[in-house]
Amino acid sequence: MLNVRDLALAVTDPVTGDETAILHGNSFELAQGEALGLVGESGSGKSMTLRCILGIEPEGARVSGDIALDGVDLRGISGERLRRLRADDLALIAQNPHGALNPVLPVGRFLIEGMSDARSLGREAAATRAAELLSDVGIADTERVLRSYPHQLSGGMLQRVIIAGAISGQPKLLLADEPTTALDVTTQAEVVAILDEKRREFGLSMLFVTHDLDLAAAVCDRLAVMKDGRIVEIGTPEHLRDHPESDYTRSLMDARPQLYPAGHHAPDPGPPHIADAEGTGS
Ligand SMILES: Nc1ncnc2c1ncn2[C@@H]1O[C@H](COP(=O)(O)OP(=O)(O)OP(=O)(O)O)[C@@H](O)[C@H]1O
Repeated sequence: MLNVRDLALAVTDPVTGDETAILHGNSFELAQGEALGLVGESGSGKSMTLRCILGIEPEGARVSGDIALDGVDLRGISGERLRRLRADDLALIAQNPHGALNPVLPVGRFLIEGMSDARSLGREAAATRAAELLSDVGIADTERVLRSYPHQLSGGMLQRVIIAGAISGQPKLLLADEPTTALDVTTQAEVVAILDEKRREFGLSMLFVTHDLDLAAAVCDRLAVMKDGRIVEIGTPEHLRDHPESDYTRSLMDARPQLYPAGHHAPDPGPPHIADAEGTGS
């Protein structure tokens, strides 16, 4: 469903005019319902790859290669068509959920505005749907959360709200960019488990960016290992663990003896409904 071919990106320094290559012609594919992890250390080009797919690369960047979603050339469309495709088919779950939510609107409004049929549903039915969405991602006190403003909720709670909104739109592709890095460790496990469970339930494809190999191995079917703007190797977590082809992958694996064993998926989500501590930040 997602087909990336020879993706390269270079940026030009506005002062010196020097061009720096950031991505060096990477290719990968993502099948329907598959989760692919982009793993690598800081600066390896994971986020830039996501930005190219979303069409939000930095100003002045020179991009080449092909990106196709279900046969639609994402680099060949623009304007309203690109805006619609981004709204309907792609959903981004970013590191900082505060950045994705309007600070002056209650989170209920965020969920309702994201419903394509909100207008025809009517106020009450849309509010009921929003409450169901929150309940589905393990939020117990849905009425309070729907009325809350982003600053009144913890980072973990907000990330659940974002996940609820993302899943409800039934996008073709979820793009998760270090979605739990900003959260504390216990909350990380809960949020990842919810994301993993919902993605599988709805059969959504996901590109999961992280520097955490263990985490990627737990939630992804395959991993693409990135270093210095290149994908050095792609394979299942088990294959990369048992038969790494590149020295870099081997060194990553050696540094991570706790890699989840085959068949083990996301960490235990714990109880299905977790009451959130009031306004604790993440
Ligand atoms: N706006 C920008 N303009 C120019 N270069 C950038 C810009 N943003 C990032 N870079 C550079 O692009 C390279 C890849 O960055 P990218 O953010 O994709 O890495 P990453 O693997 O996602 O790392 P991290 O986990 O730290 O976010 C880095 O060398 C970075 O310095």
